[in-house]
Amino acid sequence: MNTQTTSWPAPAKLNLFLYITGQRPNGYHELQTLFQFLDYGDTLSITPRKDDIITLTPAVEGVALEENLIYRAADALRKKAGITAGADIGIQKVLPMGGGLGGGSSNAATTLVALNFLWQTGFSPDELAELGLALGADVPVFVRGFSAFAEGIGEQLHPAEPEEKWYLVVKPEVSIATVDVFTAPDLTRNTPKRQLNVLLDSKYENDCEKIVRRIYPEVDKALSWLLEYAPSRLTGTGACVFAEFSSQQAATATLKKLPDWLRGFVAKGVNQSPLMTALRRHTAESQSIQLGRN
Ligand SMILES: C[C@@](CO)(OP(=O)(O)O)[C@H](O)COP(=O)(O)OP(=O)(O)OC[C@H]1O[C@@H](n2ccc(N)nc2=O)[C@H](O)[C@@H]1O
Ligand SMILES: Nc1ncnc2c1ncn2[C@@H]1O[C@H](COP(=O)(O)OP(=O)(O)O)[C@@H](O)[C@H]1O
Repeated sequence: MNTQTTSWPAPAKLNLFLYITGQRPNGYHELQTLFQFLDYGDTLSITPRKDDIITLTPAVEGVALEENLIYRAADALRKKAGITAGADIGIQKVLPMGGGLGGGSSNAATTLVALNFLWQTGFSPDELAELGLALGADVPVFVRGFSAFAEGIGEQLHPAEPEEKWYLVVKPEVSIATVDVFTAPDLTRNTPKRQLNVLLDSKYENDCEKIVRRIYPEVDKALSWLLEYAPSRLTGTGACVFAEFSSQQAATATLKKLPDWLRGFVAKGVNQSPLMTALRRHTAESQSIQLGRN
């Protein structure tokens, strides 16, 4: 096992649209959503260990090590492979928690993809996505690494190529737990299911937005501000909202106008996850090292 330290991106996602079309007997909601990645996110640096210790530095505030999706992903992977392996994992966290940007799910997916490579456990993307789904509904899309139209509870993925726009993402000063939105009694749960081509040609909306705006005035205020400048909506179950622009310049100009009470960043929507680019680079590097040895 190579015990060098390597760096792996864990990008954010946006739900460009999100419709709730029903609810399963187990309480989970049936969705139709369009995922796109951002060229912006957390970074993991991973040093494999030959013993069975997994460390995470710095600790993610408010989340115990064993509860952290990074630890849980690593542990699930080594258990599935039936191996003794560990890792020292460093995290540079920029994505807000409870932001609807999928930070925790993306951290889990990056851990699965990176350790599958570093520990040489040899699982296919299908197997990693299945393992990931047990950690969270959004983990599979991050594991597969391409923009996708998702159905089911978010695990039935169909590749999609939405336009790669520039986004101004704003984080209201509130953290929203996904479960709180999905348990709201008056959440819209009966949007009729539509074909992807119909959805792509319709106005993009998010069925969670109405109740999130009502329950969290911070989100309502942020969205009202953004809507003065560009088409804007909620991502996932919030709390982040995003405005779309056709150029970086236009997005940055609006970022500069943000009032004191709002924080945000500009990022590009990308249809291929930066994680896949990193995996290809690490694979090519390790092959060239092996060739050099032979
Ligand atoms: C709805 C989305 C859209 O991206 O919201 P965000 O979390 O990104 O805001 C996600 O699919 C969320 O995925 P994720 O955050 O991984 O959710 P999970 O941990 O699997 O589920 C948290 C809780 O939300 C509810 N839940 C989640 C997904 C779903 N399709 N229906 C649900 O009812 C369940 O009560 C579950 O216990
Ligand atoms: N590595 C992690 N990063 C972020 N959140 C994590 C992590 N591990 C576990 N969590 C838990 O998952 C929850 C959802 O986090 P996150 O995925 O960032 O938000 P969202 O699903 O709204 O995008 C957090 O509130 C936290 O309790």
